[in-house]
Amino acid sequence: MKHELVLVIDFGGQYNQLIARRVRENNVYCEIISYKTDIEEIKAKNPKGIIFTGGPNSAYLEDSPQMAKEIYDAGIPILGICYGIQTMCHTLGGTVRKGTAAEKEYGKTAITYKESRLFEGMTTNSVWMSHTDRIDTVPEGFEIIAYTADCPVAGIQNVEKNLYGVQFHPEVEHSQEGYMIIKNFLYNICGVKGDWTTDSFIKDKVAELKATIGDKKVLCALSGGVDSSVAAVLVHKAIGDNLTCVFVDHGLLRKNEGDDVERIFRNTFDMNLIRVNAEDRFLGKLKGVTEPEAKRKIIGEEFIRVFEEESNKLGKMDFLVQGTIYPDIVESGLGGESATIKSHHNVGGLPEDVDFQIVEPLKELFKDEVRKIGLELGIEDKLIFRHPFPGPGLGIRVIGEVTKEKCDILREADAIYMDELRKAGLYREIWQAFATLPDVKTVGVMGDERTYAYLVGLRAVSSSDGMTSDWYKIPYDVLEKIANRIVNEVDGANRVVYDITSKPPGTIEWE
Ligand SMILES: Nc1ncnc2c1ncn2[C@@H]1O[C@H](COP(=O)(O)OP(=O)(O)OP(=O)(O)O)[C@@H](O)[C@H]1O
Ligand SMILES: O=c1[nH]c(=O)c2[nH+]cn([C@@H]3O[C@H](COP(=O)(O)O)[C@@H](O)[C@H]3O)c2[nH]1
Ligand SMILES: NC(=O)CC[C@H](N)C(=O)O
Ligand SMILES: [Mg+2]
Repeated sequence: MKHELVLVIDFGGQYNQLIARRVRENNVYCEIISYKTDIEEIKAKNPKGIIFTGGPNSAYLEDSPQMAKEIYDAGIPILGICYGIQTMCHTLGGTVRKGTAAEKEYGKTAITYKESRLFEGMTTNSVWMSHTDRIDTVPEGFEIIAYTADCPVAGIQNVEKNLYGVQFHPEVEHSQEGYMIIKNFLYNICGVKGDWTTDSFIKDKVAELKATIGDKKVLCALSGGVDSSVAAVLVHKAIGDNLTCVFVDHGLLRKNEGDDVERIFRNTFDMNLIRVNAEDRFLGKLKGVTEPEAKRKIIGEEFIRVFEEESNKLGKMDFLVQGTIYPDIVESGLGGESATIKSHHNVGGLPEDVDFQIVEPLKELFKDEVRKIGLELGIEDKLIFRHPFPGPGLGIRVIGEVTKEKCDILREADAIYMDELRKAGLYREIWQAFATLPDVKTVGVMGDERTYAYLVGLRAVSSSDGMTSDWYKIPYDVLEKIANRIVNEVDGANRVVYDITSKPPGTIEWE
């Protein structure tokens, strides 16, 4: 059966897949295609509607991506988001320019909506902004339907032509009721009925894995985190004992993590598991390296070399399974037109010569979708609701050069932080929390003596997919206790700061 289709036109935004997912959540099938796609090809697909994504470019510059005017005359409803609204205005004769320092907006912003089918049923007025450029005048035939204190054109419509645009990002969870805007666009403006329901992802994936892998041998890079655990269980379901999991202890794990992961996996899952202790090897390669992307690439490469060695010992494995999820790909700059924010070790950080065929069964999904699948597969809650932990681990939380001494200080501080969050009943409510060790020493006084020791940074964020996040408001008394304990109990640390940056403009990790 042919389904109703909505096209997401990719201008290089960080949240493109999130837009696609919001459409999926509304039971509408959706494809992401490049802005370079021929307009005739687009028309031939007979889409019910089109969504233009955000993007890193400036619509008014000569070489910036834009679609030819015809697309706006094709009778297909269009919703432009961020760069999408800007390019729509620019192409149709409005004016867009670089905003002044005061006009730029990033993060949570209060907005006023006017009457529009796009905003039907909205009861809140807080949205997530991420833009430098701004629209000064709208094209003929358009009216302004939303504004903020610093942005007079935050929403536009041309009802007759079914063209709409918003400067903010309704697709991110931190835009309150943003999902309603996508829903209104789909149901009120594109007039879809909603005929797409995802068949059981697990059933489809298992069948697909069986078909791709057959009776070949597979090695799974297992971190004990959510993504690789779910990936391992899925692949195990498909191919059973032809799967061997390899867990690398690179010396950049948290306190006791290596032993915990090994114990959980040996006790709960009936899978072949190998633990490789490789602390010296990773720390050796990282010696003297300070630049974050360089560190990520070194760690990414070393992971692969370890997997290759293990594979050779086992008698050559054909496939390498990784728990890659969509945000890893898009931030690594491989999600179509989007910019590289950081090379996730398992994607952008991979060396060029990899001796395996890579299998990534979760690569289109977001963390919360992965968690749902994990629960459905019967993996225990405790593992599923663990905070994410990046593959490069403390390697990107020790800012600057990574040494064992610094990792040890950070491990102790982080363990105290987690312990206090659990005691305060906050662990599960927070999406991700961790300590970092900036390459900064500060002066303190303890027991009437001068100290000169490391600064510890604390981070805690709320999110559901890691694509956007807000800083978590840990109660002061809990923060106080954590800071006290860290300074008192961790040798080598004498000061604690709390990070109150949202994403964007910050990222969750500091490197
Ligand atoms: N220590 C490790 N040993 C083996 N493989 C690892 C290790 N750390 C990361 N990986 C591989 O890299 C992938 C990406 O890491 P990432 O941290 O994003 O996912 P995860 O650890 O599975 O889940 P989580 O996000 O919950 O930590 C993992 O799914 C896994 O395949
Ligand atoms: O497997 C991973 N390999 C990496 O190289 C990596 N870098 C960041 N992260 C995790 O991804 C989420 C978003 O991170 P950022 O806001 O820091 O980009 C957060 O949950 C980060 O912890 C990584 N995971
Ligand atoms: N997030 C976006 O789409 C940004 C659009 C454009 N690059 C700006 O800075 O305004
Ligand atoms: Mg991890």
